[in-house]
Amino acid sequence: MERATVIVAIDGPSGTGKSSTSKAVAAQLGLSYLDTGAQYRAITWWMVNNGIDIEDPSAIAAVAGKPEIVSGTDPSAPTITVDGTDVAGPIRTQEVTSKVSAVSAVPEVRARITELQRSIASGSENGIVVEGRDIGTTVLPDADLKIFLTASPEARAARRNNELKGADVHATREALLKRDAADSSRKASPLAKADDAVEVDTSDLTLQQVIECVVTLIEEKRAAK
Ligand SMILES: Nc1ncnc2c1ncn2[C@@H]1O[C@H](COP(=O)(O)OP(=O)(O)OP(=O)(O)O)[C@@H](O)[C@H]1O
Ligand SMILES: Nc1ccn([C@H]2C[C@H](O)[C@@H](COP(=O)(O)O)O2)c(=O)n1
Repeated sequence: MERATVIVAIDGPSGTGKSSTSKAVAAQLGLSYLDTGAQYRAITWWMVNNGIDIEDPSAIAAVAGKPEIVSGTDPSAPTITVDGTDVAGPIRTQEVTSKVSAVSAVPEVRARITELQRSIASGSENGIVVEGRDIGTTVLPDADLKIFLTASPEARAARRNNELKGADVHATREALLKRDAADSSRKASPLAKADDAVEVDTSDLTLQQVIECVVTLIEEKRAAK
């Protein structure tokens, strides 16, 4: 029997495990994968590289349509380019991380990236796992399954510090909370849980347990289709 196409939206604050979970789940189920945070990081990288004043929303809005952002959706090797340049590394710098909330709050940036995300999701053959902040509420309100991952600030900071060896856990926690506050309080499509999303608190779960939980939820949806 042919499997039903499934569109899955996974949202949540920073460090809750969206990327790790989405990639693994998509790979396991043969679905495509889209990291929408990488797209906002890519446009932020372009703004910084082109000397655009990040403090000036109208300057950002005026050039929001210029960069060509291309996302590869293979969960085992996701890619991201801007105007043909591979930016997978540069978009993870501290400079981009500290500026991405300001750039992604600009409505013209969101309109551009949202259109791109919808076109990628509608072109996916077997289905797709799309992760971000506003996927269930705005980008794909008709997704088959919406999941909202959460975790305590302490758990999230500890996870990030495992990656950034030697970082100060208190500073990491404050930086996460600052970015969440900016992403949740912006006017245009803020970070929020959709009313019909399933909330999963990952604080005390291993990554493998979260993956299993999401796979089960998707299989249930597929079986009911
Ligand atoms: N349940 C978990 N238990 C322990 N570590 C985890 C768990 N989930 C994810 N991690 C680890 O936490 C770190 C952050 O995870 P990940 O990048 O997937 O989060 P995220 O929600 O996508 O973050 P961001 O929004 O900032 O990109 C990674 O090092 C990942 O391996
Ligand atoms: N759907 C999305 C995804 C991401 N953003 C913004 C806000 C985040 O702070 C930033 C980087 O995301 P990350 O790579 O940490 O997942 O991008 C957004 O506004 N909407």
